[in-house]
Amino acid sequence: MALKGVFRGVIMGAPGSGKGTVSSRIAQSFGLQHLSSGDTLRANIEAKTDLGLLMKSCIDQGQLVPDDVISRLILTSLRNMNQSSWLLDGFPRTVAQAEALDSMCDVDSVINLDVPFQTIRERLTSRWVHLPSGRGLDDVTGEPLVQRDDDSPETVTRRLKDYERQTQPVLEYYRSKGVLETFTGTETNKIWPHVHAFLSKKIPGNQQARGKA
Ligand SMILES: Nc1nc2c(ncn2[C@@H]2O[C@H](COP(=O)(O)OP(=O)(O)O)[C@@H](O)[C@H]2O)c(=O)[nH]1
Ligand SMILES: Nc1ncnc2c1ncn2[C@@H]1O[C@H](COP(=O)(O)OP(=O)(O)O)[C@@H](O)[C@H]1O
Repeated sequence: MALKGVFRGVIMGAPGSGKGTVSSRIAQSFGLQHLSSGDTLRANIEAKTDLGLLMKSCIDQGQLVPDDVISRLILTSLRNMNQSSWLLDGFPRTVAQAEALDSMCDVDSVINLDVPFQTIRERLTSRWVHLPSGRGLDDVTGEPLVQRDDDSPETVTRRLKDYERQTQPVLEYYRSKGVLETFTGTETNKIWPHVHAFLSKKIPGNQQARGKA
């Protein structure tokens, strides 16, 4: 249910549309907790938890993990963030997941990053990441960057197809609830000021830690 003074947001967009990049900026500017389903799953794989070992091949092949597995994982984390404002990145990705989230709380806003697939294809096949942190570049520890197993051209094609089939209906779901806000463009730096301006109106003033674009 809606909680006064607390903001619950979701960021959506195809794989590689810039959700992680924009989420970090939102978390920094507005002091929200950022929860990424992909980072959570990859942390489980790195830590070799039972769940991580079970899900690894699914993720490497670019397939979505089962709805009940990811819903349980994310809703458990959200219960521990009960009183804080948060931003979900990568969840929900299916209508079943959106319904599971709804059973726990209302979402205030859904930010949809609308980036052409051709732009995305070029970005993802040249994406290098620091696995433990999920960050793009690791200047801090100097640890080596690797290419994600699911960023090969064939797997990217599969993930984009899955996105169209399974995740676009989630956009319709939120549009019908009147909480969807779409931002279109090919560059994150151009999209970001619009996202910032929108959230500045939505997020209670006292939450804005460093609210400058
Ligand atoms: N060339 C370019 N790359 C970008 C831009 N925005 C994000 N990226 C890169 O594209 C890749 C995907 O972005 P990411 O934020 O991880 O997207 P996500 O998969 O939606 O979470 C990463 O390697 C980013 O560093 C942009 O505006 N231009
Ligand atoms: N909500 C989810 N439902 C099912 N699978 C998920 C979900 N979130 C992440 N995954 C799995 O983790 C992989 C990586 O997700 P993520 O880091 O969000 O990458 P991207 O946005 O670049 O696809 C997905 O391809 C999928 O296998």
